Amino acid sequence: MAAQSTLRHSAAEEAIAAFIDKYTELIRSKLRNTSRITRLLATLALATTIILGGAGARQRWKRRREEREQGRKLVRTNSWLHNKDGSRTIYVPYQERDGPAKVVIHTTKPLTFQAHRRLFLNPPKVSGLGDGVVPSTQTKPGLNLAFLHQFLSLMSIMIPRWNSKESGLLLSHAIFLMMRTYMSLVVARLDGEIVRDLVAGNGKSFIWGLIKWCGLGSIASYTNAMIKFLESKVSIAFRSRLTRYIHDLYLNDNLNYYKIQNLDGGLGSGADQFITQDLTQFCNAAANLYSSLGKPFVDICVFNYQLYHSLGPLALIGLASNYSITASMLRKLSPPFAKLKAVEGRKEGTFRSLHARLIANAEEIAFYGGAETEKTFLDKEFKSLSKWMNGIYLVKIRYNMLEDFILKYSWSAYGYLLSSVPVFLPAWAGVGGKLEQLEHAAGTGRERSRMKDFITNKRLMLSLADAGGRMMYSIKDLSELAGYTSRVYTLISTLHRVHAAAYQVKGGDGELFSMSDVQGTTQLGFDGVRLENVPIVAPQVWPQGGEELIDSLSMVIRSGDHLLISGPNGVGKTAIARVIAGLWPVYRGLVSRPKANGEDGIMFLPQRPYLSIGTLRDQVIYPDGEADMRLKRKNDSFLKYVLDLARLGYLPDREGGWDTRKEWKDVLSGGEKQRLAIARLLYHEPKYAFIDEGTSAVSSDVEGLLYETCKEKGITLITISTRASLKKYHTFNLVIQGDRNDERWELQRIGTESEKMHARRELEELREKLAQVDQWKARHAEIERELGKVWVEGGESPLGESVVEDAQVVGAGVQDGGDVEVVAAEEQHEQMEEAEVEEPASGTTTDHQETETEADYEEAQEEMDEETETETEVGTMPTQESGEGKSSGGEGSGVIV
Ligand SMILES: Nc1ncnc2c1ncn2[C@@H]1O[C@H](COP(=O)(O)OP(=O)(O)OP(=O)(O)O)[C@@H](O)[C@H]1O
Repeated sequence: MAAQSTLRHSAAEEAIAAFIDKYTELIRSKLRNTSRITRLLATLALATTIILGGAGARQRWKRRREEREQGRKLVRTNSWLHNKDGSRTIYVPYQERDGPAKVVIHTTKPLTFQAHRRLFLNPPKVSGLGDGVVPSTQTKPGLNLAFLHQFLSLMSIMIPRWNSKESGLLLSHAIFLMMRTYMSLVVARLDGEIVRDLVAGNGKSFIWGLIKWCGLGSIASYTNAMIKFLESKVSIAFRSRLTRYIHDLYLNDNLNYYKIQNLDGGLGSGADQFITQDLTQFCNAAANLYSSLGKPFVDICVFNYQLYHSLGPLALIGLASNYSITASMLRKLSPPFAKLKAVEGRKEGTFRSLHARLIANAEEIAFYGGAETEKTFLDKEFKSLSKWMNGIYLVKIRYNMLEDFILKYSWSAYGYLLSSVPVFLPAWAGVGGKLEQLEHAAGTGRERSRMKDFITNKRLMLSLADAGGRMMYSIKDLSELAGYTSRVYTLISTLHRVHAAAYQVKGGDGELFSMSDVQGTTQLGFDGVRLENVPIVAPQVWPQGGEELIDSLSMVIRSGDHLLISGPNGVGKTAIARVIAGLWPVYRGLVSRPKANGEDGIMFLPQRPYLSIGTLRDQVIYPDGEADMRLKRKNDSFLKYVLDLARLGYLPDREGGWDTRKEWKDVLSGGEKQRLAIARLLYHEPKYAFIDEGTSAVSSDVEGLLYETCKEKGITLITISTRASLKKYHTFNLVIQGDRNDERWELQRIGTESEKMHARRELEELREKLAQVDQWKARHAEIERELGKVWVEGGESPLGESVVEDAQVVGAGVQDGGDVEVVAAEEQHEQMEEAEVEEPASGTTTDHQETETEADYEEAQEEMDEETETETEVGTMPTQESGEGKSSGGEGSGVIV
């Protein structure tokens, strides 16, 4: 054995040596025939290639490593890169080993939107989708021309160019689909051959047939897997295109994300359900349709040809009539799946938005203990959804029964019938019939051959039935697709309508202050804030007319003119900011404002502080990202400085650094959120800033500091507040008064002659009040004396203690009240003297207060006297009267205080 093995070993070695020798000799002989220079040059070229290749590979590796590192950093800091062509490079967490995945996002060009507007706002009349001038109440979704228009319009977004990635994917998908059809044909033939060999007892051919069968099987499984893979790729590619397009239209400078909800209202409960679930289902259905319609279509063409070839024209006519009868029957009997799906989508959307609302307001609901009520709302909505879906399932039972019976059983019976044509009617059966006749004449092997043809035809027929079945099933898929298409088309057309403000009314005027009645002008690039005859109108969703809050407002605020907008709740103070910010339309007049938002422009701090997702750094620099911050040459030390100014310097340490991510709206207190908003203001350093109740939760000492800091930084403040104490930080006061029917506004300069006069008068009144203090104190002592007497005299009374307590309460009330009054008056006096006009209090209020105070005091005094007299006279009092006496004493003290 060992010898044998050694022998085999040496034989193998010899073979290898011979091989090497052969090729070495070949190279040598080639080299011998070349000149020295050529050899030298070749060596040089080889060396250079190796060196350059190595260097290139090293550089590529280094670049990849750096990119990966950069990606990790950008993911950590929640940031991205701006590219020169306007696109953005973002890194998405992917695999730990390979680092984050890089994605380049190109924004959709405005020209593309303009080009698409025609498709979404002015659909052809024939499609029945309206003319786009008036927001259309959606055409009933179904298999009609409207669906075709909608689907093709969406296709122009999903496949923007013939050479785009999506076209490539669809082409590869089509190739694999054709491959599968071809495989089915080959399999059908092979099936027939194997059965024939088996019946004939031809073992060798039978085994060979089985080997071919297995080989074909592996290729067919690969083809099927690729078809599924490519279908998913197509779906995700469609979804990416549509999502990016929608995001570009939804989130841009035109504030469509706000307007779509507040001004248009075309999407009902919100766009979220449309963008997430409906869009996904549409893309899945569209990608699936390609294979569920495309593949059976190819199958039907090829198999029909094959069957025509072997079974003749009679079979073909039979097949064609079968298809048309089945299709028309199913179409007639099929329920309106498109409409059912569209309503289901809407119901899902409402249910989802209720959940989103609960999450967003969890704390408030928890404080109120509103779980039960919220659950009732949610259950109600879910019940409605589940009832609808149950209805759909019920409708589907009948349809599925019918579909199954027709497509599976009646079709296969029909298939057997057609396969028998060559046997029973050979003259009508094409090639199959001829063979049958020939073999009949020869009288040889007729059964075997018939068996083979029958098996092949049966398989073809089964595949054909399957393809036809799938075609018919896809009538249902197509209907469902029509439902999703209508939802996505509605979303995009509504977005286009909001983006282009396409609300013209055809013939006749629309409602006053409706979206078609916007006639005002907004001028951007003005150094200040100016309103000229602008009505402040709370808009209603189209086509209703808005509600006028302020008739016609005119004012100009220049740099350094700090303005306080004050007035009662709901009068329209924030509404002014909304009009200037462009959230609400300028129905009439002119609004001028700086162009830029943020640095050197204008900034709005809303009433409810908003905290974004992301790091602590993101909260300070919002709406900038880290990349923008670096571009502005600002860094974390600057952020720390800004936080210090906003009295929040402790935050980075407390929260564990700038890169910490938390649910910030839950982590920060109300006052901290407001101070963070001020920090944002100081970071962005705008020239003008609207602060809407931005310091209502901040302690008044810090509030003053924040205002002074902002002013020092050169920010012109426009504050919306009901706090009169903020007056001292402003130059003008826009006072809005009155209710909806009688609104008035007045722009006052703070510290004018009339205000000084008011202040002086107030001062005088306070002095008079102060002079009365001694008088009040004497009277107080007198009452106490009187009460003391009552206490001594009524000592034996069982209710005596109660009377004394009452008397003490009254006394304390008067005492405290007196003190409080004195301190308040003194404080006010000091303030007035400090800067006569710095913080004038309203004269009217003081007058009123004084009159009230004096009258109440006298009233209380009379009551006391009466009470004392009664008690002195009677000595003992019924319990109830004693109680009344107590309450009267309490009231008296309350009034005085
Ligand atoms: N999105 C909206 N759509 C329609 N009307 C609105 C909308 N928001 C507010 N309004 C209406 O506009 C009125 C003015 O609202 P605004 O927020 O300007 O009041 P405000 O003076 O700032 O009150 P507050 O002092 O309470 O903040 C409200 O009473 C409300 O009826």
